[in-house]
Amino acid sequence: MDFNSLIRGTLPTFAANISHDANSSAENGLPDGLLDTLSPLLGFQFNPLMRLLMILYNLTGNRLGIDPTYILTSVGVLWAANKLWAQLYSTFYSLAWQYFMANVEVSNSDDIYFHMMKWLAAQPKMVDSRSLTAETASRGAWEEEDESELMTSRVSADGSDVFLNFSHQEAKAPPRFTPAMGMHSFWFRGRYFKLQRKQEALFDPTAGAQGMPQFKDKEILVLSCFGRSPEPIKQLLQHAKEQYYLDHQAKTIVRRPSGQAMRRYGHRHSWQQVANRPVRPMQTVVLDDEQKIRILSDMNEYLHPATPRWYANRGIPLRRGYLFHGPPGTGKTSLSFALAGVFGLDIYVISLLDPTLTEEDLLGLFTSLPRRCVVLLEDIDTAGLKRVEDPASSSSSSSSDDDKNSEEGQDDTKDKKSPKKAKHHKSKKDWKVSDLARELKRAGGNGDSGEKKGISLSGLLNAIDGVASHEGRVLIMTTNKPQTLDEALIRPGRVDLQVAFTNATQQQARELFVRMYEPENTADAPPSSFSLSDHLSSPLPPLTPFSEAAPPTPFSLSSDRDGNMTDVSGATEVGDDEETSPFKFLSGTTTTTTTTTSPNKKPAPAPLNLTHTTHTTTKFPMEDESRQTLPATELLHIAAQFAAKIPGGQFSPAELQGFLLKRKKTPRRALEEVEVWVAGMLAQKAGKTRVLALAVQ
Ligand SMILES: Nc1ncnc2c1ncn2[C@@H]1O[C@H](COP(=O)(O)OP(=O)(O)OP(=O)(O)O)[C@@H](O)[C@H]1O
Repeated sequence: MDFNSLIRGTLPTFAANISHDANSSAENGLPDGLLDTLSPLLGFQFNPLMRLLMILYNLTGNRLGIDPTYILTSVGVLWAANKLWAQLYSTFYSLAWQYFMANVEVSNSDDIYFHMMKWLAAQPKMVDSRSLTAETASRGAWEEEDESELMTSRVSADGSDVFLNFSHQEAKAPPRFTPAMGMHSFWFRGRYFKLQRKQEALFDPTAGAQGMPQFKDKEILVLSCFGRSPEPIKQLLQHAKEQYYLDHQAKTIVRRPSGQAMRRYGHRHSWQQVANRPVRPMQTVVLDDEQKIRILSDMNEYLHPATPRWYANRGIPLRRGYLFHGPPGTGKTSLSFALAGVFGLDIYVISLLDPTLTEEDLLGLFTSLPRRCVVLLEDIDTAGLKRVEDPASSSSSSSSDDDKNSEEGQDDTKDKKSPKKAKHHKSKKDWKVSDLARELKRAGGNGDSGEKKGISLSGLLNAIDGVASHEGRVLIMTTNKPQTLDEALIRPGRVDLQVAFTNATQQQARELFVRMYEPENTADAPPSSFSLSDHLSSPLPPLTPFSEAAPPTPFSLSSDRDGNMTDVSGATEVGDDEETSPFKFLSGTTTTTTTTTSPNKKPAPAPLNLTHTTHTTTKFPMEDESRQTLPATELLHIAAQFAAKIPGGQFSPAELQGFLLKRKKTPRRALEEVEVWVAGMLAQKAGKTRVLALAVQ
């Protein structure tokens, strides 16, 4: 086909140019008939793009005087060079990667992945990268935030009251940017690192609903650096981890069992972090100092690095259990959290009431605990722990040494005494189908599925100290009704120390009052080690007479190696002497000998010498206009007056705290209103009503 004639027919305006171009093609370096030759090959007649290219081709040749062939050739050469370079680069890179680079892979199923991503998100170079993934950064309730950043407006209801408005807080919270999928590079401590973020699909035969097989996405970070040693990468990961926990130092991480599907994977998948709360200072838990000292010392000794060997040499399982019992709202949970905070341990909370929790799960949860941690089993009396009674074997179980079996034996004995219960234990030949159905229902199954629900006592005991159970943890069980607990559950070895909590005494009421209105403690991270006096409540002067300008009464407690406490008060001066106590407290994994002040220069054998120091010169900051600020002496005075109006042992610390919280800026008002509140509360308790009159709140 003649290209020129085609152009002339279709584009008359350009025809002249084309013919001119054709004539002058030799001048411009275009070989005659080149276009004619190329046009059928390139599908020129039908492709508008090719037409456009041809027009540009001619224009370049004619107007600019540049030979288009050169341009085409140059583009081709550049393209080929680029391809060659990419090929060479990938060959050299894969060779270098294989022989001259060290690599470490991190999977998103591991905590290190999150440490690394958080660190990467904070790197300015990474944030400026062109390839990023945006994520919604969630903030915990306890994370510090700039109030003005989140509050969009203050809405005034009637011109007097001002309410905060957080309606746009989610919109104002900036997203977090992390490196997108693909290759990235960054520098750390003068070293060049490559980072590859990739995703892989894994086939999991049991992951889906009802155990249906399905594909799961798994993310992997591959960190590489030049050199044959992975040491720099290890340092980088360690650094990222440290940075991550820097933020958590003064926090207690709370974990609960993961969902049923995740629990199946076991180990670190069994638990999920549900909260990251500020450490609860031990001083904020109002409890008898002697009880505090006993439990702190016991736990400290148990957590000591030398203890496992001591236990192993004597063949004793390395476990420690505490039972906190007392009325609701008396501080059992608070003390558990404070203890976890003191020793820098994470807290693992298990609810035995969780309907999805099977005995197998419980066993798995206990076996996947970390080396040192606090396990909290709350309100075990409400968990409905029951023995699995087997009518067929009940008569033969009484002679076993095993706790559970022997307890079952005891049950039988009890049943014999109780005619009501004994009715269930008919001899086998008297059994009817209806009896069988009733027994199946009693055992927890529906009779149709035969699946047993809930945790039985033996299931819990197995998890706590069965052969597969993890050693090294501290187990804390809390209950309101210790008398209802099975003996097997609280026998020594399972419960080593019991701590009784009671309703507030007058002294404790005063302590709560002072804590509520004392100036805020803005101290940051707790020290890595501490002396016991750091955790005891500041001593208050004697309760009566409260009108006296109470002078500070320093006192100290000493304990001997057996834990016997001796009051060594009567010291003349506080802090006149310092001596190094051989008693060490641990926080996290750091151990330091601590220095405690001792007014009595006791000889070395006593491992623990403690002195309470008083705060007599407390300064109250003017934070808020509506806040009543009181000098320290007046605060103590009002606190004593307040306590005198509280009948001892009637109200839980939680109830007192609730009353004070509603007047948290106005101690004088609290004092004025406490009598009405006490009268109302007592009436309410006597009438056993749960509803409170407004005046009483
Ligand atoms: N002894 C205490 N010292 C300081 N605060 C306390 C004390 N007891 C209770 N509180 C306060 O009361 C609230 C409830 O306390 P906590 O949950 O520790 O009680 P509990 O004994 O575990 O109650 P429950 O038996 O109902 O679980 C908390 O806010 C806590 O600060």
